[in-house]
Amino acid sequence: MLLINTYVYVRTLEDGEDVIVSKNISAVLSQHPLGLVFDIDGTLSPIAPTPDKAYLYPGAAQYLEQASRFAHVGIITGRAVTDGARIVNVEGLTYVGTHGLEWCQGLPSTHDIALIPEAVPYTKPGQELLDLAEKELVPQIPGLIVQRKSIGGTLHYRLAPDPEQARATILATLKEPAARLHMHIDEGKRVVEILAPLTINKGKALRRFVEHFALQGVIFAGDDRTDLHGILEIARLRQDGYAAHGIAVQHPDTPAALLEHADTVVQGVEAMVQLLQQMTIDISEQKA
Ligand SMILES: O=P(O)(O)OC[C@H]1O[C@H](O[C@H]2O[C@H](CO)[C@@H](O)[C@H](O)[C@H]2O)[C@H](O)[C@@H](O)[C@@H]1O
Repeated sequence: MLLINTYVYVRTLEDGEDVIVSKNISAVLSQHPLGLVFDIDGTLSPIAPTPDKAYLYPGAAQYLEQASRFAHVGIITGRAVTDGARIVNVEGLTYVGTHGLEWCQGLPSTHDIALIPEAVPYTKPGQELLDLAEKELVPQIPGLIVQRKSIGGTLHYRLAPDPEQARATILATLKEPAARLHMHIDEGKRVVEILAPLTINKGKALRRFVEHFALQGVIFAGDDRTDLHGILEIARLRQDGYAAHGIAVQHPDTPAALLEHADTVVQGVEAMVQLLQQMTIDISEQKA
């Protein structure tokens, strides 16, 4: 995919055909109040071999800070809110963690974290499943990383010698106990997610963010399966009269549905950060 012009991209469809995507982000950027909402991993941070090795792409923190002077900037991540905020580490943003379950109106070091009350009953069942994963799966799968969150957690099998076999073993081992404990199992990039069985997701979190700040315009960017909820919510917000624009960050493993429903597709984290820089320049010029 080539950047032809500011905000005009070539989208490569599944059949290999290139189409020009030129929906106008500028029209959204001119709205007030405006929101800019980003996923972290694969969007502002290159996918790393382990969760702890992930870092924000150079320049991204500076652009987020600059953008936050003119817009409400949100981070909506599948990571725990403290973990997501550790990576981004910009004061003045809204941090939403664990796929929408945890909220913090600033860095958790200086602001309280609010856990969605409906999620609380799933704290213990989530811990039980993760205990089981540590006991039964860690000894079987070399390289498996168990990442605990306030509710549920994530099993990372990227470093397993046979990732597909590891995935199958994890899913088979967790199926029955997850059903018994009423927990939901989902998947992401080389991860199995242990989630509360709630309808809260990145789309619901995005809608809540829009309503909380009474936004007129909003842009959401993401790259993974869970970000599809955010991209689809963008379309619903548009139907409801908001100016809204969804950006998919394309990698070889980005889900096809995300590319299909996004308004703009950018090639990788570097292109996303370039677009963030351009958006930051636009809003600072418009709103200064
Ligand atoms: O939906 P997301 O907000 O993207 O959260 C999904 C998971 O993202 C992170 O894992 C991913 O990034 C890691 C670091 O680059 C990579 O090692 C892993 O393979 C990816 O799946 C995060 O660590 C998880 O907690 C999130 O659940």
